[in-house]
Amino acid sequence: MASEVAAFRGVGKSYGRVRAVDGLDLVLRPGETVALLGPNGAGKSTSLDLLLGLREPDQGSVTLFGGTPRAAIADGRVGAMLQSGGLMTDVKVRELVELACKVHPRGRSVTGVLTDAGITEIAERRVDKLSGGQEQRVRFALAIAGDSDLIVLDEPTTGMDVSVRQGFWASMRAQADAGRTVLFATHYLEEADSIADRVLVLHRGRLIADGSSAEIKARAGARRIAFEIHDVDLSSAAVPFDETVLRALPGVQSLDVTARVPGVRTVRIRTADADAGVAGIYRAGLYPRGLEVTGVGLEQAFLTITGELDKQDLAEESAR
Ligand SMILES: Nc1ncnc2c1ncn2[C@@H]1O[C@H](COP(=O)(O)OP(=O)(O)OP(=O)(O)O)[C@@H](O)[C@H]1O
Repeated sequence: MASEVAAFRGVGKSYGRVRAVDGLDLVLRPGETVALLGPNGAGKSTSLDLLLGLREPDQGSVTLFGGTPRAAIADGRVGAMLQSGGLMTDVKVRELVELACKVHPRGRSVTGVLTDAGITEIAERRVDKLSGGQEQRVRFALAIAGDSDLIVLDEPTTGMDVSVRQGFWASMRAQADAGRTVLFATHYLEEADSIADRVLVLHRGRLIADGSSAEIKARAGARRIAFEIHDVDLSSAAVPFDETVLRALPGVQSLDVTARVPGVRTVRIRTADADAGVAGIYRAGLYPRGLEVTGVGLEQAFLTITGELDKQDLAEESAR
């Protein structure tokens, strides 16, 4: 189908007894920037390998642009940056990029690739003299050496410090702005949050969440309520301060009370029902000062979703 960049249909892949990918159904559409998240061993790299035709599924099918991964790659429709595989070392960065542009079926100009990857300044350096972060940028240059429709990146910012990483995100975003579909696996949730318009969460080879980062945060449901209780307000309160009242509020997942300043307690609650929580705080006769209700970050959402599944899996295992 023309509107499909990639499609996994009922895909399974095992390594011996390890089920690395388990019934994956997924369609990538043109122009999407998609982050693939998941804890270690969730099956991210295996899924990317299957997408690129580097491994064959045991079950189901993987198609790229309606055909086989191999055909799409031969047509130069895909650029990839994988974790494995070293770079040629006894050459300069420019020579390596020149070679990549030359052999690519849709090779771009060397100058354009060096600029887009942000490596013009290191073009005359030898590849074996680069730092880890610079090496990653050169790998990225090789992934964008052709005018590909899909760019696949496996943990591209590993080894980059924060400032380098942000520069790299801009390069990635520019690829998406040029209309290419970008799929990248990452451990950095802030990266998914700020770049991807779609986030996929894999867990034990299964796709457990698929949506915008806002949707994934909403699905985890949790919100934070924070406020202060001042002793001076308690004298007029209907009830004395009692943590058990807070713990009994609807949907409470965690409660943290600290008293760093005399006479002031800071309360932080994580809850699945912030509205009922706030109402309950007032109903209990408390006078919360500086009340704040905030959503959780993608990181917390991710931990909540995968943590719940781990708990379910453990419960199922022990019931057996
Ligand atoms: N070549 C292999 N032989 C045997 N088992 C493998 C092989 N490659 C991966 N696995 C196993 O398959 C599962 C999925 O691994 P995969 O590398 O796809 O996950 P990942 O999400 O990319 O992990 P990470 O974030 O650690 O890179 C893991 O349990 C892993 O140990």
